[in-house]
Amino acid sequence: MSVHIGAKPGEIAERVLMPGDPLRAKWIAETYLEDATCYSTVRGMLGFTGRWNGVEVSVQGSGMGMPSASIYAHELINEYGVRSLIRVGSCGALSPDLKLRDVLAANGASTDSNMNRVRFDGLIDYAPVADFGLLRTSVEVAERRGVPMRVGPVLAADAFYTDRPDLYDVLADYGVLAVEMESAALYTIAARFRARALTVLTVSDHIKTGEKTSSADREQTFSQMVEIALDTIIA
Ligand SMILES: O=P(O)(O)O[C@H]1O[C@H](CO)[C@@H](O)[C@H]1O
Ligand SMILES: O=c1cc[nH]c(=O)[nH]1
Repeated sequence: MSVHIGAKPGEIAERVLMPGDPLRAKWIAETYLEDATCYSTVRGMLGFTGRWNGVEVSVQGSGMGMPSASIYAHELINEYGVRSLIRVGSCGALSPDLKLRDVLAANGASTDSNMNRVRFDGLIDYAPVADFGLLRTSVEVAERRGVPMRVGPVLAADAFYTDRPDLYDVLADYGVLAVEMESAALYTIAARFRARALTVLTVSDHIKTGEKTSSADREQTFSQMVEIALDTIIA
């Protein structure tokens, strides 16, 4: 057991999908994985291991925001030997040409978080990026599945409710597609410990138009994103 994950050694696969929502993890395990078993209920942050097309895959909830996701990424990699992590999350669209339920892969993540400023002593604006191999595979998988997945940068924000929507407009001008809350930390920690990481997202709401999906939709209906992530992680 690690401090935040209740699995015994060997109970977590080398390949892990990481939704923020632990109940999305449960839905993924029950819907997609063969012989799925729950290995952790610590803090209600559920984790499961099963098989996808015969290959062992785990699904681990990571919570909301970079401090929480960092804990799970760190322990998965360093205490359980995880080598590949794909975040499967929801996001708010910044780009006007994205619509609800569109799927995108984050090739890089800008952030307003202070975590990397502390890490690099405020001297370097580190650029957290996706693993190129996973990103390339996800694009091939999406094409094979006929899903028009966008690839581009996201903002990993500390706050869900922002006081500075004007900054979202500036970021959209610079080609940032969407806002979520974990990818910069995930990409940074994976790079630090030589693991592979990618984020695949589904647009759950549109920041400009105010359209949104329900929390039940966010928990149990973002199937295209999950299927792309599962095919990618076993490739
Ligand atoms: O749907 P998940 O994976 O939790 O991702 C997004 O949803 C949460 C906010 O509602 C944040 O964690 C954000 O990154
Ligand atoms: O972090 C997130 C996730 C979904 N929608 C948002 O606006 N922000």
